[in-house]
Amino acid sequence: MLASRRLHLNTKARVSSRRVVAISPRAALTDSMVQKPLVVVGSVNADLVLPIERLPRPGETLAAASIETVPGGKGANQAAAAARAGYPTSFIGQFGRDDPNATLLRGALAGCGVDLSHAVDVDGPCGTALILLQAGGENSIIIVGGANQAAWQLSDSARQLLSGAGAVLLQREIPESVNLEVALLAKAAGVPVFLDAGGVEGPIAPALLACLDVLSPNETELARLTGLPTEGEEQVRAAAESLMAAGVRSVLVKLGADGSLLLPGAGSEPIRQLAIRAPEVVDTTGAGDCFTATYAVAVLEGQDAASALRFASAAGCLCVQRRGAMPSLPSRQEVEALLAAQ
Ligand SMILES: Nc1ncnc2c1ncn2[C@@H]1O[C@H](COP(=O)(O)OP(=O)(O)OP(=O)(O)O)[C@@H](O)[C@H]1O
Repeated sequence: MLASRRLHLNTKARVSSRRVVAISPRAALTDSMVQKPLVVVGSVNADLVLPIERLPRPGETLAAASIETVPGGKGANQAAAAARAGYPTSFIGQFGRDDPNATLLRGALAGCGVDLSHAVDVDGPCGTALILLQAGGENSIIIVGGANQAAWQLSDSARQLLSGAGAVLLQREIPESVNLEVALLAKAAGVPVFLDAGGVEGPIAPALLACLDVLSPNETELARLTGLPTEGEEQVRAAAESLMAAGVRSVLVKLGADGSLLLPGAGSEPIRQLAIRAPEVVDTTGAGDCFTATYAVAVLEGQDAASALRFASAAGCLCVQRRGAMPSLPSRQEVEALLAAQ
C-alpha cells in the first residue's frame, strides 16, 4: 500500500457512505454453490526479504542485516487467505522443479489448508521476489517470474476442477493469456470470475474484462487501468463505472486505511465500507490479497454484498496488524471474533 495514494475523503462522503444496501452481488452465486471450491489460479513466489538502510548507489556494495525467505506471490497469498478464512480452496499454480524453495512454498500453502493437487512442477526456478526493505518502511522489489511465467498447460483434471468451481480467482502475475483461457473456460461453465488487478500494470484485454464478475483494483491500479484520476470518492466511482461500461459486472476498489468501495452491478447503488480501525498497523503487505480473497469467500458463502465487505474488512484489518503476507493472514475464528466485537 502506498501512503501517497490514500484518499482524502470529506465528512459528507464518509457519512453517506455508511449506508448499507443489501443486495446479492451475483445472481449466479446461489446456495447450491456453497460447497463448490474456490479455485485460485496464479503466482507463487519465494520472497527474499533483505532489510537495508537505503538502496545501494551504482557500483556500491551494502550489507543487509539479514535475509529471510518467506512464501508469497499474489496467487498463493489469496489461496492461503481463502483457506484460512475456512473455505475449501484449490490452487492451480507452477513451482520450479529444481528449486529448493518449492518445498517451503508447498508446505506453507498446505499448512494453510490449500489443496495443491492441481499445482504442477515445471523446469527452472520458482517465482522469486527480491524485496529490499528500507529503513522507513519503503519497499523496492525485483521479481523473477520463474515458473509463474513459464509455459502453462492446463491439464484435463484442472479444467474439470475449474468448470465445477464455486468461483475462480485470478491476479496478474502469470501470463495474461492463461488468465484469459481460464476466464473463458469458467464463463462458459457459468462459474463466476474474480480478478484482482494487482501484478502486471498493462491494460486488461476487452475479452478478459467481458468475463469478469468482480474486478478488484486498488485506487492506483484503477487509475492506471482507466487513465482516469482517482483522487477522491467521486473520481474513484467514475473510474470504476468506466470499467463496468467496458463489460465488468462489478468493481471492488480497495482504498487502504480508507476502506473500500463496491459497485455491485448495473442498477445497484455503490456500497462504501470504511476500514475497521487497527489499533496498530505493523505491515500492510498482503492486505489487498487478503481482502479480495476473503470477499470472494463471503460471496461464495451467500453473504450479501454489505456483509461480504465487512467480512473482508475485518480480515484486512487483522492482516495489517501482523508482519509479512502469508504469516499475517487471519483465521476464520479471528475474523468472526473481530466482527462480533464491532
Ligand atoms: N491501515 C489499515 N487499517 C485497517 N484496515 C486496513 C488498513 N490498510 C488496509 N486495510 C484493509 O485492507 C483492505 C485492502 O488494503 P489495501 O487497499 O491497502 O490493498 P492493496 O493496495 O491492494 O494492498 P497491498 O498491495 O499492500 O496488498 C482495505 O480495503 C482495508 O479494508
